[in-house]
Amino acid sequence: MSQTILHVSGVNKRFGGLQALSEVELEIRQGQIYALIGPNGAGKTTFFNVITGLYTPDSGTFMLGGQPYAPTAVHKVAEAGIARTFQNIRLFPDMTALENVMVGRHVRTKSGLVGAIFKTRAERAEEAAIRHRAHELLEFVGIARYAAFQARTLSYGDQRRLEIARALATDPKLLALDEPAAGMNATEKLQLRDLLQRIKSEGRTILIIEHDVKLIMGLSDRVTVLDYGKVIAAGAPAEVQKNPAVIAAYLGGAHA
Ligand SMILES: Nc1ncnc2c1ncn2[C@@H]1O[C@H](COP(=O)(O)OP(=O)(O)OP(=O)(O)O)[C@@H](O)[C@H]1O
Repeated sequence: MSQTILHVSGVNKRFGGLQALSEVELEIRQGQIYALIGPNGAGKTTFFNVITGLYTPDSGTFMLGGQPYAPTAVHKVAEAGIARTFQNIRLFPDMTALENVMVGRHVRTKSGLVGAIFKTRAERAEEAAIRHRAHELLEFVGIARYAAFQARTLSYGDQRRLEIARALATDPKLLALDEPAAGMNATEKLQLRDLLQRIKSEGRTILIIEHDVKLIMGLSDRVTVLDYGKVIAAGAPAEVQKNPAVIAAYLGGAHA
């Protein structure tokens, strides 16, 4: 059986009187596309924010690639090997597409951003390698022709792809995508689906929050369903889809 990439358990998070996450457990194996779904307000984004160091959990055990990690700060989680995208796109809008990806890559380099300003010869070589890799990633996500364009001038779907390229630039153990298909039209969704399959075929591991259940069911290997902060089902998409608790949660719907 393949290696476990992410294993978290006993995750609790309370906001005042609201138990947003209650004893959440999840185990993702190498090479899986793992979906986290659930009605509005179920706690999906809170869970993402906890595992990526944006919110401090009240409790929980966190393992990445077999090693414990402390989700206490976003940069530490990035260094540990989780890269994420956001529901609301967070690019550097005035930087070019290429520069946005290069910034992602700097997480993995020795010289870092300060080194990028005061360059030695070795650092210049490293910079050239970063630029080359960033180009490859733009190519991979299908937007290389916009490399020199400011990020804000790209279409919505292309900005989402740019975010994914930037996340991949950190060479993550786990790529965590928060609603990557939000606001996409049908064609863009098909392209996204193809892109995620290509990322998977490179042996990468993906955790995805998505509202489009149809997209998720056709794409993911495993699904966990949250409702009111609790895991109500976990398993293969076909099983989860038939689970009465899941059907009730969606029909009862939407606490939105
Ligand atoms: N920073 C916060 N402070 C207080 N309450 C919060 C905070 N963040 C989330 N919540 C609450 O926690 C609950 C879970 O919200 P969360 O955004 O995680 O759900 P979600 O499943 O991602 O929903 P959606 O599908 O609508 O994005 C909601 O009731 C929300 O109002």
